[in-house]
Amino acid sequence: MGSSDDAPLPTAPEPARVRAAVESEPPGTVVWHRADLRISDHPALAAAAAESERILPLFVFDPAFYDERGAACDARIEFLHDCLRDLDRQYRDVDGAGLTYAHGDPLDVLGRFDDAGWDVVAAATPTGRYGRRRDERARERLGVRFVEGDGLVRDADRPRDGWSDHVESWLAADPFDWDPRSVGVEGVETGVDPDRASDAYGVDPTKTRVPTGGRGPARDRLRAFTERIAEYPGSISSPVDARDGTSGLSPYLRFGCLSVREVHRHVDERAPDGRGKSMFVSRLFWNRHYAQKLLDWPGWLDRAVNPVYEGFNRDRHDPDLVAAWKRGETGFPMVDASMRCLRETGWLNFRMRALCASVYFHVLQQPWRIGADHFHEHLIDGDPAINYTQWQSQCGLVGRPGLRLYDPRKQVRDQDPGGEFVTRWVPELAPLPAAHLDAPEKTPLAVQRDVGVEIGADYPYPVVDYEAARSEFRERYGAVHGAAAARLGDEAIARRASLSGGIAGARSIAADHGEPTGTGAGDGPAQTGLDDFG
Ligand SMILES: Cc1cc2nc3c(=O)[nH]c(=O)nc-3n(C[C@H](O)[C@H](O)[C@H](O)COP(=O)(O)OP(=O)(O)OC[C@H]3O[C@@H](n4cnc5c(N)ncnc54)[C@H](O)[C@@H]3O)c2cc1C
Repeated sequence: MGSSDDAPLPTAPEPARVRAAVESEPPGTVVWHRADLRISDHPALAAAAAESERILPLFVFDPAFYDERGAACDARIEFLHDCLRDLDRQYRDVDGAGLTYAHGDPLDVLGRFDDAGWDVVAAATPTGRYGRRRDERARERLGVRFVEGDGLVRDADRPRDGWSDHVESWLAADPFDWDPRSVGVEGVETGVDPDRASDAYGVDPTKTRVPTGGRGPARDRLRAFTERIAEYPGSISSPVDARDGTSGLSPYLRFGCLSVREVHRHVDERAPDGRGKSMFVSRLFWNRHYAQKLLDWPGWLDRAVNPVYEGFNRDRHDPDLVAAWKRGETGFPMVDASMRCLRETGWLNFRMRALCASVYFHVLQQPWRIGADHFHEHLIDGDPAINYTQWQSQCGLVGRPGLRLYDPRKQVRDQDPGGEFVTRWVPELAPLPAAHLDAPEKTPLAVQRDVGVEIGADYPYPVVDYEAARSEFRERYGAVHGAAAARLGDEAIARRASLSGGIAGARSIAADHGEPTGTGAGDGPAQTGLDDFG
């Protein structure tokens, strides 16, 4: 975020304006929108409309979004601003006053409505570090009511018991509905809007190919994807094919332009049966599965899920290696292309995310949190519930047998044999014959001279020796894997890990692989499946 010459935005709306706008009786209900930027299938909006004669939809520009607590690149902020303009239109289209934009600490802003006698509701949703504290304070201090309806299980001792059935019946149920004619949709003039927020905070996105936020673009994307869903399975793995072959819905789901249930219903009713449809639907379940993980254990964002791996790689922290990874200058072309693509566009397909996480943790042997934070900052779909849990799974911090070790050179050969992706993002390698793009450092000097590329000058040698680093990691990891597997016998750890086989599965890992002092090489199959839940 750049600096701005504009005067800072004051906290708005002013108490007097709130009082003037809402003073007529009876008081109504503020619908506090956060990452749920739609007016359909919205549990809190439906509840407010059912209970009140007057509602006031509100979005608060929180200064924390715009500093390190928001951990968002400017392109994600701009995507959010698009979504807000679209939400404002949605309310106006039903003859309402539109969305009221406020600015300031949400508790101060909401407190002004609370003082005027209004209730506040919001959709319950798992949030990141800052959001969780904010919501707790809002509940305690102002009695904000968080309305459930996102398919997750709350307030249960064993949320995973019957979890899949619960999600399935939520998906099959009717969406939350409300009748705009039965309720007054009101607003307060605040002088704040997304443009002013962008100006005040110097939001200056530099990424390219970022989609436009909002429900309209989300629906267009969903419709187009449903028509080509049969091609989905063949497009997932290659970073070039995935760009247009997967749904591209993740940023829209992240900001709630569409609910997971709406997407599911559309695909269920309109997509042809087949592998594409079933694979896609299973990923919608994964979306909920990861959200449930964060809800059940907020520690995913900060601590290793298996305590034995807490601090793993910390003593090896090398800021130069981390910087090379972030800049896309590791000497591993598929990693470098992916990291530059992430920085430039804010999106990567699943396999390249997994590859970059794996090389970062298993080969460069750097602390996982720094890498996960970097992803979270740059991804337009950066979702704390998926990003940090996926990072921990990919790094092997759960303690299951079988490491997800991706070989960056094999990924070039398998996923980009013609070098289209690598040379698009690492143009200095474009003159090299495609056959050398998996390991440019092995290109014969005569070939380097012929094509005018000097490895070591134009493009770096690998920053670490891949084979040596990988076996060193396996040894270090394997040395404590027995102890980590044993900890999965601990019910609290097994619960937070939420493995496919449930508690019984975790116990059997502990029984089969657990060793108090650790044994074995931790040498699992490369690229094991993604089936870490049932
Ligand atoms: C290290 C790492 C970090 C990730 N961080 C995020 C993140 O911050 N936000 C995010 O939305 N996804 C994340 N993913 C999961 C996945 O890569 C993206 O959801 C997917 O690439 C988004 O593109 P799409 O919408 O076209 O996906 P599609 O293949 O079309 O999938 C449709 C939807 O299903 C869900 N989904 C798909 N794959 C997964 C998965 N493996 N786990 C959970 N949900 C999934 C997403 O909501 C996605 O939008 C991460 C994966 C890894 C390995």
